[in-house]
Amino acid sequence: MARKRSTDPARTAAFRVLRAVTADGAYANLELARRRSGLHPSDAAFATELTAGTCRGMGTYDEIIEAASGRPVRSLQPAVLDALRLGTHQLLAMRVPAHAAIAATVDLAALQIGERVTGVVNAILRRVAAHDLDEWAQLSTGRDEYGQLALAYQHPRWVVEAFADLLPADELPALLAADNQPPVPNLVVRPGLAEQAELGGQPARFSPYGAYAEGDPGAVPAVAQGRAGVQDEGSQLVALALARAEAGDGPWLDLCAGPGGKSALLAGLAIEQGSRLVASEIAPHRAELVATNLRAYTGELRPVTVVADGTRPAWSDGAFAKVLADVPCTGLGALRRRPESRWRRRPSDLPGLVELQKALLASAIAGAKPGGVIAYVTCSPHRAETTEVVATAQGVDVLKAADYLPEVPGAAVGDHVQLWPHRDGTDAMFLALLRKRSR
Ligand SMILES: C[S@@+](CC[C@H](N)C(=O)[O-])C[C@H]1O[C@@H](n2cnc3c(N)ncnc32)[C@H](O)[C@@H]1O
Repeated sequence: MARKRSTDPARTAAFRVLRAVTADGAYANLELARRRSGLHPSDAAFATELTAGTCRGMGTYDEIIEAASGRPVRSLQPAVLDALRLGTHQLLAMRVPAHAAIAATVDLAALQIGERVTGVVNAILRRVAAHDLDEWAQLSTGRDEYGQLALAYQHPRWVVEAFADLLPADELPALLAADNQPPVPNLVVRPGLAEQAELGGQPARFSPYGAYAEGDPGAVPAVAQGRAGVQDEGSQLVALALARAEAGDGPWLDLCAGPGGKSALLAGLAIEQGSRLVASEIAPHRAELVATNLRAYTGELRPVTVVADGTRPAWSDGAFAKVLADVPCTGLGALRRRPESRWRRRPSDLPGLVELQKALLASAIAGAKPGGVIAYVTCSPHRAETTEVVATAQGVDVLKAADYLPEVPGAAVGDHVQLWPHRDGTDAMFLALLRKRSR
């Protein structure tokens, strides 16, 4: 008699999250947070590891599934492919015995998709289970060094190539490994409204405003009251560098403010220097998040939030002493944060982003007063989005950005700053500081 199929809450949750990610473009972290709330803690932990790991490894697992099945993954029903990805992650990257990984995935497929798909799921997973991840990497023929690194560290090859263009070869594996480690949550105070000691946890390595804190940030009173927030230390450092650059009197502008992490730090630093921050964002729903992040500031110099297209500004040229242009980018510097993001981006995204980045930088420069300082920031280290965009800037002198972050050793790349997860424990933030010429 056939064995009775059994449901498994953790794997079912992981399957539904993955379906939402691959079919509807959902963010895995948000979707998972929604679905894990009803689970027993041990199921929630398993579902988290399974979902995040599968999302991170998705593209690599697809190659292995193709090699194991001898057919292109696009020929598989999308729901079947998601089940196979979950099974492959259990087989190759989790301490789940092979027979359990296969049996549980076959049951999941039967109950979530239909009995008719169990044969193909069972057959393909058995072939995947015949080798471990290292063996699959070696079996893949015709791969050069970057191709092997891509497979071993579960990155798209084009991303490995982009990083290889920026780092010494012997550092590349450490960066790729760091991208696969979820970051320790970082908290940050709103300067003037809370003290670093209120955040609990370990003080941040470099930022005088931050702390590393495990656990629920909402349980920290200063965070719940809007006097502190959650922010990567790299983001804190680039905002701090702009605040430290001397630019005389005048308001400050955050040109691309949503959701308001850097605005929230800059607003307090501006008030300390007798200035007001204007936080501008094109997307109304993101501008609302900015306003929420800034809600605890009161008083005469409290920041203002506006909805505006930064490439067609509503303000006059030369209105601001300091301008932050934290532009939309590929996000290749923050891959450890969003497990699925590395597979969503394509090299073909670059030209459109780069055009927008150049336009926003030009607008940031126009908005600065003569002698004012512009910070151009990306959470991507990709050369096309960083140094190559800055090279197009007109009417500015380039400042030595690392001089404004003396606490971070080795951050300078030429005149600019590049932070790295494996070196600095931060996202791979890029910073250029520019001073607008008087004429
Ligand atoms: C990298 S994010 C900014 C992150 C933000 N500075 C923070 O620290 O929380 C880029 C932002 O630019 C916004 N954006 C995109 N195009 C824009 C434009 N033309 N003008 C202004 N903002 C724009 C996006 O909606 C997004 O919120």
